[in-house]
Amino acid sequence: YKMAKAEYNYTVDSARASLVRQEDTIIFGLIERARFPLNSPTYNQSYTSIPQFRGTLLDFLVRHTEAIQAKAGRYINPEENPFFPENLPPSVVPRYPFSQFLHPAAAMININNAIWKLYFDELLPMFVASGDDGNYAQTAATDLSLLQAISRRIHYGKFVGEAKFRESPQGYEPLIRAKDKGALMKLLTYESVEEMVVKRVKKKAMVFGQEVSLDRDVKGITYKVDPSVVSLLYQKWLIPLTKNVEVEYLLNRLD
Ligand SMILES: C=C(O[C@@H]1C=C(C(=O)O)C=C[C@H]1O)C(=O)O
Repeated sequence: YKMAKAEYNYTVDSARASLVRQEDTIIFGLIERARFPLNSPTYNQSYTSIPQFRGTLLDFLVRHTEAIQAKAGRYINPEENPFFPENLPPSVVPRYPFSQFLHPAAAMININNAIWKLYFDELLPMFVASGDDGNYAQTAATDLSLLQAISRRIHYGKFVGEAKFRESPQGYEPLIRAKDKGALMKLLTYESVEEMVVKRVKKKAMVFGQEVSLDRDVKGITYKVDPSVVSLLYQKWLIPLTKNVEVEYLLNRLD
């Protein structure tokens, strides 16, 4: 089996289209996690005493899942960034030649530690109910897929940054050489795009999270995840962090 060289090139438009598609994954991820209450033992080291493992049930699930996914080749794709990159086993599958669109310095950017902390300190309490229903393994699994979706979205800033750079190198180069983070941030910001994102995710949360019934008279709409929490989450965390990744990426773009 011989693999063709992947010639796919990202553009600002195609990168934006991917971010729009990723909204679906994130919103469904929020809905899936919100099926369970907080289930705090999932995150409490004293709940688990797993032989030969130190950490919470979530740590346990994430480390082992990332290891098996690494073997299966997940992290060969530059769109994917592991939460625990230390000691991941190598891929055992043939290496697909993903297009070398990014500058090699992109591989150094991984802000998953910050995303992890943010997720548990700020995000989870915003959209899950308090309580405990014993579904700790299921809770950890939904946390991981949501964390992966959020991480992919934020690190996609690398691709957006590169696409913007290629559209206007003469605009970006002097700011990169001057290491002017503020000016870079300003140049890559499109407020009208951000406003559309925030409005669209709210609408998607309403559409995806409504009870679908065959009866005509729907009594009192309740959503599976609060649409205004979804828009707030984007506005306050996901968009700013994506832009931080864009800036970080661009600062290293000429090295
Ligand atoms: C991702 C982009 O860069 C910035 C970040 C955005 C986002 O995270 O959704 C939207 C607009 C820009 O301010 C973009 O231009 O599409």
